[in-house]
Amino acid sequence: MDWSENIRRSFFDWDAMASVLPALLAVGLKNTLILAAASTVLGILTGMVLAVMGISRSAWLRIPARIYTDIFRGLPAILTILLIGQGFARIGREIFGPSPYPLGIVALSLIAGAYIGEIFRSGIQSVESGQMEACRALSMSYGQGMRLIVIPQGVRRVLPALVNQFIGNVKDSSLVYFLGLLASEREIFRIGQDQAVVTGNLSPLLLAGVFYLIITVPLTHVVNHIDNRLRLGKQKPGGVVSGLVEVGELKDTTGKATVPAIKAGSLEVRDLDMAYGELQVLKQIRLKVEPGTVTCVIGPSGSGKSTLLRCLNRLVEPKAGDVLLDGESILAIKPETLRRRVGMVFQHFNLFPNHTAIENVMLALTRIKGMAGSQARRIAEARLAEVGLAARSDYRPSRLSGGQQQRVAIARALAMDPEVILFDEVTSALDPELVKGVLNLMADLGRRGMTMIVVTHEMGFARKVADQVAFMDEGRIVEVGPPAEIFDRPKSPRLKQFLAEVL
Ligand SMILES: Nc1ncnc2c1ncn2[C@@H]1O[C@H](COP(=O)(O)OP(=O)(O)OP(=O)(O)O)[C@@H](O)[C@H]1O
Repeated sequence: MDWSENIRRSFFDWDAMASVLPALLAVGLKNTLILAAASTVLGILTGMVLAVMGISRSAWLRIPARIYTDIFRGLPAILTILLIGQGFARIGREIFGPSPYPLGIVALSLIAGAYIGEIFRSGIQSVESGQMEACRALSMSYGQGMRLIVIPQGVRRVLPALVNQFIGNVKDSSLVYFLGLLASEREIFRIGQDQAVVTGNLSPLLLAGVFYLIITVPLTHVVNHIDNRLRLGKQKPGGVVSGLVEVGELKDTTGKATVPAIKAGSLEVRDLDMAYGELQVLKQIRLKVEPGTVTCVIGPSGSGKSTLLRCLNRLVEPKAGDVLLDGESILAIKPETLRRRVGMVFQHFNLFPNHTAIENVMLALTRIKGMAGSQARRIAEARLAEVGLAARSDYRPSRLSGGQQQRVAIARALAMDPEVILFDEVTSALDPELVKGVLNLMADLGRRGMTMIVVTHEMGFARKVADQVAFMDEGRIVEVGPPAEIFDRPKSPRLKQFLAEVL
């Protein structure tokens, strides 16, 4: 017999394949899918708990999660399966009856949980810290921010890795046969292997291999497709607009939209101190902000401007001193309540990428303020119209320019109906031609009587729009006054030097 005939007999014996096909379909495929699906579902539940423990601030939760992961990820799968399946055979029999099948699922789940926990943990930790900051600025608690934004984003990012894990479980389910499954519980591998052992004919085993590929290969492609779809959202025709058109988007709204009324609050910062550990960042800050005025905060990098803003809505806690919002100490207000009254817009927009523009604006209204969907939608539509983006309300952030994203972020802050809005270098990350649209919008808000505190490097904006300008250096407000005084008649040598550098 020549070698090609030999190969045909060993691998491509169609009769041998046909004889195992019914069992492969009716018994093997079913059991493999049950083993893989059950262990993936249980592994996901275990993994979710492990991930939350793993990112916890408490070592009492982190350390056990670490130990579990190290053990079940470090041991060979077959060892875990045998230790669990045989070591707990008696308890297993008492709970589940004579079949080792459930213990096989338990063992596979323990292993999968360790991997899935790591997948979830890395997914959740890969979500930018700005996302949680934006959640908190929209008056969500840490738990709400995690539940509504950070965890769903993290999980969505790891969807392909989870499918890989399911594929791993499909393959690892073949190891459960070591526990001596009953005939009705045999999985694909065992059925293919039975004959091979007896006759030396590998054809049924090859067919079993084909079954594994039929399960796993299409799955990978389907998931990649779903993943792309989730990431980009449903594509609608129409691309990103040129930055030069954007200023026009704003002009179009003038006089058209019914512009919501503005509540203007006052702020008074009294001898505020703040430190990061040993580093004293704010020293004896005093500042009065009248209702309906624009205060620009300027100063060199690292002078504490952002930290001052973050103290005003308690994203960081002051060490000493106080801030009065309409005469009331912000330290006496629950941070979540305070942040409904003091909105914030960030340098890097921090829009929620898995939500459209309108969903970004609506989210805190429905989830935090408890508004009905229809009412929240009306408010969000009005706010998006106000920032010139009514036509783009169904776009995801990835399909908007930086300037448009920043205007959505402003609409999102405005929708909460704040008394004061804090702007933290909101044009610093924008291309030059997009800056103007955002600054025009802010100037318009100022004119309409919004109380605004604006940290900015845009000296032209500060000069034109601000009612007062505060110059900070090394954690102190060195000079404060109307723009004409600050820019044309600076008193302190440090302000003179700063202006010489930036103007
Ligand atoms: N989370 C933090 N932990 C420790 N130190 C920090 C933290 N954030 C800021 N700092 C430090 O506090 C000081 C003030 O930072 P802050 O960001 O408030 O300055 P800034 O004037 O806004 O600067 P920039 O214009 O560069 O944003 C800097 O020395 C900075 O390194």
